[in-house]
Amino acid sequence: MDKINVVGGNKLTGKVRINGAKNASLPIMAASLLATEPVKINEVPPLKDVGTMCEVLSHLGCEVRDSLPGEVTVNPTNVKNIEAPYHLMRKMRASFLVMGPLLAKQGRARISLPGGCAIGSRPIDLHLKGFSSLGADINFGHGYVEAEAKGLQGNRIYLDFPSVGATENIMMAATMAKGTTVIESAAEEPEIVDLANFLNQMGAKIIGAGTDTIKIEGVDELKGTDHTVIPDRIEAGTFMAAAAITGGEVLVENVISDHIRPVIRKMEEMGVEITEEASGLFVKSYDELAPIKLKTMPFPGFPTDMQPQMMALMTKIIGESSVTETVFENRFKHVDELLRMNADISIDGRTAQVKGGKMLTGAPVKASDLRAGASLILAGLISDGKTEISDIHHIERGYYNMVERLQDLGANIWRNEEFLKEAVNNS
Ligand SMILES: CC(=O)N[C@H]1[C@@H](OP(=O)(O)OP(=O)(O)OC[C@H]2O[C@@H](n3ccc(=O)[nH]c3=O)[C@H](O)[C@@H]2O)O[C@H](CO)[C@@H](O)[C@@H]1O
Ligand SMILES: C=C(OP(=O)(O)O)C(=O)O
Repeated sequence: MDKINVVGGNKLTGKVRINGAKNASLPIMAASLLATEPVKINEVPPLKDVGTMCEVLSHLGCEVRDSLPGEVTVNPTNVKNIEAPYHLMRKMRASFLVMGPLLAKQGRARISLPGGCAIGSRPIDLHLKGFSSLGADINFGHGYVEAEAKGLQGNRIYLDFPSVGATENIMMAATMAKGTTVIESAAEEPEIVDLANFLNQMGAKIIGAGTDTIKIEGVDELKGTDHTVIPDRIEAGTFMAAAAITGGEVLVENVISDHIRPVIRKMEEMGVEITEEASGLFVKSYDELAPIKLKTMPFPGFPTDMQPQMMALMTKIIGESSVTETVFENRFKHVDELLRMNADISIDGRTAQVKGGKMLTGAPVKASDLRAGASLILAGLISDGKTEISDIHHIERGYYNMVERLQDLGANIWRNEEFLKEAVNNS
């Protein structure tokens, strides 16, 4: 099994370009099922999750090509299958996003239930509430959820929590429903806006994406289009945190600052200097930073997907910082691993208190999920000695060439296989 090894101590300097957003690419790829013609999607990051979505779409009958870097073409004109099986669903929860488009276009979908994951139970009740409000019959059996509708009918749908996935799934289903659908208490994340822009380019009639009320006027047909996905705000934030934790100076290119305003503001509260430049954000950090309190919230609040990375950063700061996680019920799995690296963190319910300033020590640790893995890399960048991170397939779900890009910034980081290759070359 591959591992990522990090030896701490190097300040990061240089520049790094941010890839297209995983969390925008996945729903947009799913939405391509709605088209009557091929769609081309640009700046799609070559991640494991994107590969899984390609597999799901191919399984359903789409012709998927990803021959050029960052460019995915989906031809959905021959889709006949309506089933997303367990072996694909278990790799990635976001596969559930094909349900809305299948229901709208094919009138039926049979999707393996996604189940829980390392950051919480992650139910799909709000997705299903939306589909039944649009007139779908929902049934469960043998680990699958089946939805069927003879023509969806627009409706008013109130989400009890502004779920990103439910907003996306319902928005996609409603594009071809009869009449008007209004999603209230909708998620406002930038990825929702990108998806709505993509759908509108295809001929959908969606207004209000990016606010808490989204209105969708159903249309009969959606055409093909050519779309470029937005930059990945979480990848950007992670590299900003890498610069910040090492006291480095890094230009993070291809970022939309408004998408990561809360991350910028919280880092500035710590004393990190962030300058908006034409090509991106210049991050300049210092050895001494100030402790802060942080609370995750749906957008425009602080993103939960940056919480573990910020916690790693807090371990360096002398004094007491705190993190309150309000979005996911169990997103503190990285804490046990950070403790193994000599961090001083205690958890009380949904809040973690971080007593920072103790020297971290490298240790063998395990990535329990994607962002937990990122936080361990960041901690490794300032630890004394070697940190060896296992279960790195989680990290590769969401970060492309993380190791190489950190190396380019001056980090002492390598994958086991490269280390072995080097050892063989030198022998
Ligand atoms: C592929 C993708 O875009 N993933 C992102 C998406 O996940 P995802 O779309 O799964 O996240 P949601 O916004 O749906 O989940 C937020 C909260 O709502 C709860 N919930 C959700 C749906 C539902 O039907 N019932 C319910 O109770 C979840 O358990 C969780 O506690 O948004 C999350 C919150 O910003 C991010 O962390 C993920 O990176
Ligand atoms: C939680 C995440 O992704 P997913 O919803 O795909 O699990 C994430 O990107 O941090």
